[in-house]
Amino acid sequence: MDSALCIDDVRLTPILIADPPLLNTQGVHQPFTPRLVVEIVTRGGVTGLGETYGDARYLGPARALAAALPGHPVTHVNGLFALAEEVGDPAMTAGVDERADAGGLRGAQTAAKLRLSVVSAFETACLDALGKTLGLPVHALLGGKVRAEVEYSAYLFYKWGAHPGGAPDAWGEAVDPAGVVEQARRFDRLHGFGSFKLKGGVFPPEEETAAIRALAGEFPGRPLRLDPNGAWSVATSLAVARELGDVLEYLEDPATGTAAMAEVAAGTEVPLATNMCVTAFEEVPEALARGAVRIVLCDHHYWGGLHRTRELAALCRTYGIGLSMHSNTHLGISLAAMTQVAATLPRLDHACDTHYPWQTEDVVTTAPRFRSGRLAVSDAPGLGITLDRDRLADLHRRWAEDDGRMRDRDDAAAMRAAHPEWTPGRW
Ligand SMILES: O=C([O-])C(=O)C[C@H](O)[C@@H](O)C(=O)[O-]
Ligand SMILES: [Mg+2]
Repeated sequence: MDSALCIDDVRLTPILIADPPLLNTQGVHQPFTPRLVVEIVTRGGVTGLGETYGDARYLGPARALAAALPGHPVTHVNGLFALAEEVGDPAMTAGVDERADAGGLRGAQTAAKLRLSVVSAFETACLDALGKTLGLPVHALLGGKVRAEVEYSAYLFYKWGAHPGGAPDAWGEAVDPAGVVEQARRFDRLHGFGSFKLKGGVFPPEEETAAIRALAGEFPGRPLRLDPNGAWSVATSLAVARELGDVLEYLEDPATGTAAMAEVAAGTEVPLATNMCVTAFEEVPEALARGAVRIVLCDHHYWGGLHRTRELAALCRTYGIGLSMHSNTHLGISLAAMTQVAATLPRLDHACDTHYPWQTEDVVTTAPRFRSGRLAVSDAPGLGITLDRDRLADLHRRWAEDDGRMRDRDDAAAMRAAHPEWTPGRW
């Protein structure tokens, strides 16, 4: 092994990035959300980048893995999983609720899933460093791209016009069908997205159904998705599926859990998609056996990196399950990683989700540009991005100076700060 490929140093930088007041069934996004930037430096002097969740529960396992990595080659990404398990102190993940994540948007959360989210950033950083060393794009390290552009979908949210006490943002308020349509027009104008996903589970289903109808009227024939993050009963899910069956590309996680999703699936022709009841390989067999989902949303942060995303894609192809891509709040490092892996997936059946257009801050020097809702796949070495160290330092300073309130994303707490009587809507 070329010693230049050995890891010399790993730098972890937790940051807080600005986030607009987007609404979901768990509450509202805080003004700032935590992310973790991983830099892997090789003996050859090359630095690879990765990005993942930055909440406190991810930092302990990330620090343990970072401390164990020097001396390991960046080529050995398959070994990261065992290493992360070996060095992971169970106390670090003690507090992890095995039933649901703190935000309640990710389905069952286990210490193993949390570890995969940590490993994903290290794997990405290793591949970026390897690609930069070899002068090859990450997609070449994954077997090569099968498309020159990756299509993304507009991610529409009900939202407030401003955080409580904050200044209005450029997007304005969207709390009814007219607001949602106006937001979609802005997405269309700015980025040209061809399809739209509405984050639901915020208002009663009749109101969200009316918003989808309004979108269908404004953008005839464009694929539409609705995702209430499991906020509905089986009966409500079936009623919405009946009402919107003619315009929905898919219905995402209408009900919570594989059993409920299977019941909904049995009663409708509308394809069901998920990033909640299938977010790890061990959850696949039951979901397939019960016919609970027709589409799985991959996400390299969930599944353990870019190689594992390709493994999931192969599984989906084998069993005739469609593939789409999930997104949480993320920056340009993750967007580059998402685009590189998406470029290699032979059957990516749906436009990928991305939160990226909602972000006003980034740690990469060049903002990617969507054209007709698509990003060109970079052929530059590694992920094809450059870290903006000054921005990283600024955003880290914000994290360091925070009194602890923003360091863990908690949409319900942010909502209750504004409306103390609020409880998550369930219909
Ligand atoms: O189910 C999904 O697509 C998500 O949970 C994506 C994001 O977490 C989104 O809902 C959010 O950030 O509010
Ligand atoms: Mg979803």
